[in-house]
Amino acid sequence: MMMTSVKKAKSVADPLPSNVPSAVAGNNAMDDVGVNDATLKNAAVKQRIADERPQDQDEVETAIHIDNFNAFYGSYQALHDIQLKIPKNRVTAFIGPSGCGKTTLLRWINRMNDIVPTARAEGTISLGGLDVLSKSTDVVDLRRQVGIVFQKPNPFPKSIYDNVAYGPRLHLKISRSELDDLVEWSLQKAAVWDEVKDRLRKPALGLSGGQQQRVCIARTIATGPEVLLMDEPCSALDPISTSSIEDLIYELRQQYTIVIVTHNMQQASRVSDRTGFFYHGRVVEYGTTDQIFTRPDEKQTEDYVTGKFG
Ligand SMILES: Nc1ncnc2c1ncn2[C@@H]1O[C@H](COP(=O)(O)OP(=O)(O)OP(=O)(O)O)[C@@H](O)[C@H]1O
Repeated sequence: MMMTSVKKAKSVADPLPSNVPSAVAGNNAMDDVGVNDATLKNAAVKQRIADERPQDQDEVETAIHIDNFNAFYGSYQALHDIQLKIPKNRVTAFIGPSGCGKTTLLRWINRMNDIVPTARAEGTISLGGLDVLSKSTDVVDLRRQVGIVFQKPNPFPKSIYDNVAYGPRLHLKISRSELDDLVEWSLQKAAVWDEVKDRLRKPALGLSGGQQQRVCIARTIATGPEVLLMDEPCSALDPISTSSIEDLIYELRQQYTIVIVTHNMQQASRVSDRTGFFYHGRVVEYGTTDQIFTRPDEKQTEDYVTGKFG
């Protein structure tokens, strides 16, 4: 029987099973600071991890470099001259009022806007050495490296197991037992294993909204991305599910570069290291989340984060 050998809940920092291809492996930075599942729930420990991180943007490796970026829908320009360095293994939040272009930028990072016939972009988005916007970039491979989680949980009408196994079956040549291990590892990482391990062959659509969203995160993780894009991932969830996804985002940043669009100011301040404030298609201000929420340079930013408009 599958995976019955697992006796304890694993930490999300647990390494991949040794027989799973390295394509899905990342680092295990949490091990370096001696953190386990139980203590991660502890706010004081979270603060310690945050304090141990270099806060200065210059000290942190850039995962995604966005330069001179403009985006259009037909003749309408949705984004103007965006320059952003998104740090590696951090959470970056995009905030701003409705229609300011947050989702447009997020969707260009893995070329989701390719499917919008009127959408076009200028400038550069670099992911490591990869020129994301280049015509020669393999979009399927890009989307394996840069996964996206949407507002509404969107599991396939398949079993929980088949949802998570879907990407690896397409991208990886692995045996049945390796796939079993990878499915378990991904569900562990997405902090939903304990809730679904006895019903892996049941439909994912039978889970609660919060569980479905974590299965969708597991499905994304299973293909071995470096970057996770999250477009208001909690907006369709109740407060308890939202809290569990926020905890998860907090933990996942040890291994992934995360970019999250959120309308929830408290959520941005809780989960992100960096925040970009967008307004009318421009980035008005970008800095550490602490600075943006407590000492913004721009009056517009202050008015937005204090709820004066939006
Ligand atoms: N497919 C599309 N076709 C035409 N215009 C679009 C399309 N998608 C978005 N837009 C326009 O581009 C601008 C930016 O939209 P976008 O969805 O990026 O904003 P947003 O900040 O994410 O908004 P929200 O917070 O409401 O999701 C808006 O004016 C929007 O109407």
